[in-house]
Amino acid sequence: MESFGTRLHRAIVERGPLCVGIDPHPGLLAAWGLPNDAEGLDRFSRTVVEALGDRVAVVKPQSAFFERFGSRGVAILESTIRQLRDAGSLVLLDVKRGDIGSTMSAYAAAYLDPSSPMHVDAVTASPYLGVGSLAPMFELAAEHGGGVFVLALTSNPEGAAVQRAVTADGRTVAQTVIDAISQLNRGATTLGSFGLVVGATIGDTGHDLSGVGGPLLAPGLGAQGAGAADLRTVFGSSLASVLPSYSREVLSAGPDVAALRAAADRVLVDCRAVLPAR
Ligand SMILES: O=c1ccn([C@@H]2O[C@H](COP(=O)(O)O)[C@@H](O)[C@H]2O)c(=O)[nH]1
Repeated sequence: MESFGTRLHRAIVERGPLCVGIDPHPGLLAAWGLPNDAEGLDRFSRTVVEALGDRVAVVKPQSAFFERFGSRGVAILESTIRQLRDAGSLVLLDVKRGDIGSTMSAYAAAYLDPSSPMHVDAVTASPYLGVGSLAPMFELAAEHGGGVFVLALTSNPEGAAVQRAVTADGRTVAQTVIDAISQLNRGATTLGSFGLVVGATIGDTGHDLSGVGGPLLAPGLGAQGAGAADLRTVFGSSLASVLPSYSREVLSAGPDVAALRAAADRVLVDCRAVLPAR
């Protein structure tokens, strides 16, 4: 079985370094002429799959926008995941799960066990109950070729107070997360399966990302104000591991399928201009 890191590396080589989010904000549903209900959500998601599922390396549904419609929204999320996988893109479910280890086992089974209806290629996870509490998720990911992206330095301004706080050993909280994920990726040949989330908005924070060995998901581009050129400042010598992520910047071009494709192509060109070829 191939690891997530290997599959991600191949997807990036074949399709380019880009992740596009499916974030059906109420304002976007309205702008697309869709109702703010489960039917609007379904049509929005199907349109994104049709436009991007066969061309973007990674698609990242934001679970919150599906969960807000209850069981119908979750059923649409399951269907969207299946459609994306059939279309050939890797699916990164943005759920930011984090809990005590025994509960993490259940979250891992929900998203990373191939027999689950919600099975995806990778998930986002929050380390603020301790990176060690995420171990059941790391273990199931490794067993089934899945991936986990752990929050390290998030794109929102409020994150800094916690993430850049200095721990007893002198490292920041974020650096302890970075170091733990680097350890998990030891020995990976192409790209490790354990990634970090590092916002493109944060500027040069002085954190050392050079030994991570896994993908660095960079949200915050477009609607949150960062541009592709900011990736240089944030990631420095680690640019080759960056997976830029855009949601509203691309989605606001819809509902026209050709316009969505053109928007994704445009941001990919911007990113390729900054990132080393892979
Ligand atoms: O630090 C983080 C972690 C996750 N996100 C998520 O990414 C998208 C960003 O959407 P845009 O429309 O491109 O701003 C969204 O789902 C966030 O929950 C993040 O922004 N920052």
